[in-house]
Amino acid sequence: MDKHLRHYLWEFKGPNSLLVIIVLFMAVMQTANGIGSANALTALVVGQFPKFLLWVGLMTAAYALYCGLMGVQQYQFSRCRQLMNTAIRRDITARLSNTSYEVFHSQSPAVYASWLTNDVHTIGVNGFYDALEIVESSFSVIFAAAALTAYHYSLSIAVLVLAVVVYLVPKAFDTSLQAHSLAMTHANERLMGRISDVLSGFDALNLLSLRKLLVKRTVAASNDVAVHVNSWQKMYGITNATIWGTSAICQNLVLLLTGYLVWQHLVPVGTVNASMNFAGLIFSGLTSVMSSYMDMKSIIPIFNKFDQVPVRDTAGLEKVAPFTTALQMHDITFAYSEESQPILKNFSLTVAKNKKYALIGPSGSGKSTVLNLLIGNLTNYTGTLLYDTTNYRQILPDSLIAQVTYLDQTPFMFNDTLKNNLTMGEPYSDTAVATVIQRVGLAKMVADLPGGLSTMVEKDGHNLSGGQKQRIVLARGLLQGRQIVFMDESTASLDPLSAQAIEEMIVTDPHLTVVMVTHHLRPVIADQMDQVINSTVFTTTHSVK
Ligand SMILES: Nc1ncnc2c1ncn2[C@@H]1O[C@H](COP(=O)(O)OP(=O)(O)OP(=O)(O)O)[C@@H](O)[C@H]1O
Repeated sequence: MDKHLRHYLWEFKGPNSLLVIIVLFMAVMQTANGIGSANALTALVVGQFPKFLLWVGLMTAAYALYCGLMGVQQYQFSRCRQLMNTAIRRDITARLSNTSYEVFHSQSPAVYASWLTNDVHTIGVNGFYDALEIVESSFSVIFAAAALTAYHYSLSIAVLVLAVVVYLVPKAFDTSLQAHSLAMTHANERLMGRISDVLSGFDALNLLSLRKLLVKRTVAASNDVAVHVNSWQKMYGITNATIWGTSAICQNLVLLLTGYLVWQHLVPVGTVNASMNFAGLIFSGLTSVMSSYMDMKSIIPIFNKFDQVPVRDTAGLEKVAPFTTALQMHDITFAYSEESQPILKNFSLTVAKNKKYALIGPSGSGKSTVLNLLIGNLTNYTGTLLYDTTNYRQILPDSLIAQVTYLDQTPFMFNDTLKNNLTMGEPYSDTAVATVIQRVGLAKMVADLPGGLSTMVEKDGHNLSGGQKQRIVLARGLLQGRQIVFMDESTASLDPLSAQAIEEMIVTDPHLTVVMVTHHLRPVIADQMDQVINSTVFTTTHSVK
């Protein structure tokens, strides 16, 4: 069994053990039913009708109990499965939250969504459900084999030999099934990516009068996944047909042997009934074990895929406090991949404490890339980045990010109170909150609101203006003591007056260190800047000191 599956089964050993106990009792009832059926037939053949009635009564009671247990088992299985599904989702997201910014962004969020939905579902069906099938079938096989042995030893030898055949036949399909399964999970990721892409582009398609692309692209993506699912299903079908075919042949061989034993008067005639019943249970049980075992193989590549997300090694890294002198880039060369052109070539820049910098220049020239390097999100550079005198490579990434307020065009608002949107649930004093509100120019807005700070912010901040949202994000950062502000075209979608007011408020604050990426540097803002850097210098070996 896959080690991950074992891990989750063990984590919830209490509920899983209860499930196994229920399944054990079901197997006992099933065997009792088989014994009753054989004895009833024998009693009838030898003319003992009252005994026949007794056995039929016992059979009925055993079967009724079996059915009751089956209902309980289904509920208990669902409980166990949901617990384990949540644990898998917990571990996947814990891994993602501990990977680097670059690794996280190497795949689209839709891929991760597919892991957390499609893949977790597949693990539930082909992992947990099949583990249960294996336990259930194993109990049936063991009890039925023991019961059959009681009739004649040769029957158990025959069953043992044939069981080995049933076990070996499906092995031939192992590798192929795993490969098809991996291809299917990747196809599911693509489906999720394409569908979420086209759905989020609805507004754009609407304006382009191309709504029909919504259908066309969804159908194309669905056809792609269908090819892989069908191909896996074909392989799975072939495997199952082989397993079930082998099992049916084995079952009839046991029946032949029983017939021979009855003919030779070595066993009573009711043994034919027992043999059909128990051989049926044994071989359908073994078939089910093997088919579940094959299914379980298909989840190995899924777990391996999760394991391949590298976790950041933060051992020995330093936590930084607010900086005292400067952030420095020395001879930085950076490209997003080995094949692509460098965005920066031997570029140097000093961002001194409390100074203001504007990065201007053409679209795509690397301005946001500079911000992402300065905040520590991008690590695949050559050269040196310094936080005061500490090399970025020695800094705990989260502690660096905790020094910066990053303002972009889409400030995120939580569907919560205004106060919680500012404090993020931390216990800041009312005075601290009031001071910050004053500092970012929100005091009048808050005073005018009937609910004040308790006013609910709607989903995506629909009841706030773009400028108000920018101010709230800045206030959040100030409350957390963040004295560095990176503005990435943050005011681009605001009306000119609001945009200028926010920019002025930030660049005139003597306690803030600001790097502003902008396409529209207003003269009044430019006047406040200590340096305006044009991105043309990014690739021309330039120092901005
Ligand atoms: N994650 C990424 N992976 C690969 N290439 C990227 C990535 N992010 C940006 N790029 C590329 O790097 C180049 C610089 O992008 P960047 O966003 O830094 O430019 P910019 O000057 O900020 O542009 P704009 O003014 O349009 O926002 C662009 O060609 C962009 O396509």
